Amino acid sequence: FRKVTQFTRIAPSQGNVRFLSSSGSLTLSSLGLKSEVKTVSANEKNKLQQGISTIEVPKSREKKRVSGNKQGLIKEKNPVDIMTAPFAAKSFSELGIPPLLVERLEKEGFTIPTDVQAAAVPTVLKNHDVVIQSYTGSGKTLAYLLPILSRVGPLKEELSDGYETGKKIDIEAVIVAPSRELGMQIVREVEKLLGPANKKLVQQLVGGANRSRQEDALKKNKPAIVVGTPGRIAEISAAGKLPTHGCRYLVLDEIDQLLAFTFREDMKRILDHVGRRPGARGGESNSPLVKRAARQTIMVSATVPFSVIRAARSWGCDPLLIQANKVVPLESVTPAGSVNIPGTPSTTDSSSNVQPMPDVQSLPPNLQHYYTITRIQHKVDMLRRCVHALDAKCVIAFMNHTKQLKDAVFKLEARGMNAAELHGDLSKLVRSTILKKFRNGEIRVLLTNELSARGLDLPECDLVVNLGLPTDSVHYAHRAGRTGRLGRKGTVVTICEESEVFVVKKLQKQLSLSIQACEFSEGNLVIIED
Ligand SMILES: Nc1ncnc2c1ncn2[C@@H]1O[C@H](COP(=O)(O)OP(=O)(O)OP(=O)(O)O)[C@@H](O)[C@H]1O
Repeated sequence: FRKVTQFTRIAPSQGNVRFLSSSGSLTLSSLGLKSEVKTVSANEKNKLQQGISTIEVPKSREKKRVSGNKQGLIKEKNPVDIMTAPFAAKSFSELGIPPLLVERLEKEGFTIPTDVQAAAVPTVLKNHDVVIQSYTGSGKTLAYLLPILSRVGPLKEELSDGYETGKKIDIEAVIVAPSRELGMQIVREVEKLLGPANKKLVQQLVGGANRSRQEDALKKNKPAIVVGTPGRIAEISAAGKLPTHGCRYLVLDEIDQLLAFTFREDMKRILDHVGRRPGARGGESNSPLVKRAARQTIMVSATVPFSVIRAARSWGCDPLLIQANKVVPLESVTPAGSVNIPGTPSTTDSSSNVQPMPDVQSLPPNLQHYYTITRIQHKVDMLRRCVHALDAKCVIAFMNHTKQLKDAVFKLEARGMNAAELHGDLSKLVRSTILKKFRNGEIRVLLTNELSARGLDLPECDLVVNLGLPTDSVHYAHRAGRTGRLGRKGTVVTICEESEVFVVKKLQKQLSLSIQACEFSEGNLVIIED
């Protein structure tokens, strides 16, 4: 009988974890402990797991977190703090937003701003063009919505800022998102803050919905804010039915994805027309508002490759980079080399220079990352074992090919696990229904593709599984970021083949993460140490 001698501090939430010995298994309660992940040595592992391939893990991994890489694209050139943002704001009212809006936030249960909100809100209120970068689930949506709602709609403060002249006929804010789901999610967030009586002030213009109905609603309701996908916004704009020349705010959410080739034409239309009132440019004043055209451009993502910095410099006027703890001029950010991951499939939304900034966090610190090895034909079964071992309630599993999803759902359902597929070939209504069922717990495992990786806020999700490897570190970050939202616990497990382990190691290096090798054995998560 050999005792397990090392334990890690890591404990997956409510995980089903037992300690194994060569003569059988001990339960946690028999040891007087609760949910701790067990670590076994390579020797012990071999005795316990006959016939399972050995993972080559560098010795140093045992002690040290992977940190500091030279491969990222961006580093800062003498970062200069150019303004004092209230980084430790204790309340929303400290950020300069109107009392009515603070009241609405409180009604919705938002009382303390997150770091990125504390940094972004006052900066955007000062009319700067900005790139907002902060890790997934850190509240970037409100970081740009709050300053907009401070100036647009019924919650705003009446200001003598030159804009309050006459009755508005133009749309005042255009928010662009790369997917319908994300667009609709943003609409819901705005509606929540505006309240039921003012719902019509925001309108969605997403693809997949009836275009003429959207055009009629624009005419009838004269919304102040529109939220949509690039294709539909550009289409309606080109048809002359979107009055946005006098628009004050253009938000590009998930900006790095919006730079993808597939959106190029639509984005050009939007950038050329939204807030480009003829004659608005020019003037000698130092005020950012006077210096540039009427529009204020706000670009947002958890991952900001250098392609975004380049784009932001050309689209904005002296733009600033806002992160959770600093605000710096974008001019001070420079590229710093790049490394691509070979052997992974390429996707259409990968713009050039896809690596995130090396010294920048794109993932929340409260996530646990693991990988496990299996043969391709056993991946779905491994997923089922992983869900059981971690006792996960709301799981998002990513696959790279849509046609694999149905088969995986079938296999899970056959083993009694509620599962559903979510992808772009399904109608808008079916997709909404599936997401609703996932949110209320009727579906335990959501099998999906890259469609769901960006921006979707499903706070209940406690486990993300990669059944197919993500294309690169940016895709890993956005997939992983579907769990552990706003300080919650979350676990990310990558199920790969032995030949793919080197990709996991590259991801861990590029993202400065620790992705630990593990196995799922007898209903336990077993961490493997070399
Ligand atoms: N100040 C706050 N207090 C409490 N909850 C908040 C606050 N700000 C945002 N939230 C909630 O946190 C969750 C995550 O916010 P949001 O979706 O804006 O994150 P994000 O940074 O945009 O993530 P991603 O990068 O994945 O798009 C949402 O459910 C949102 O309602």
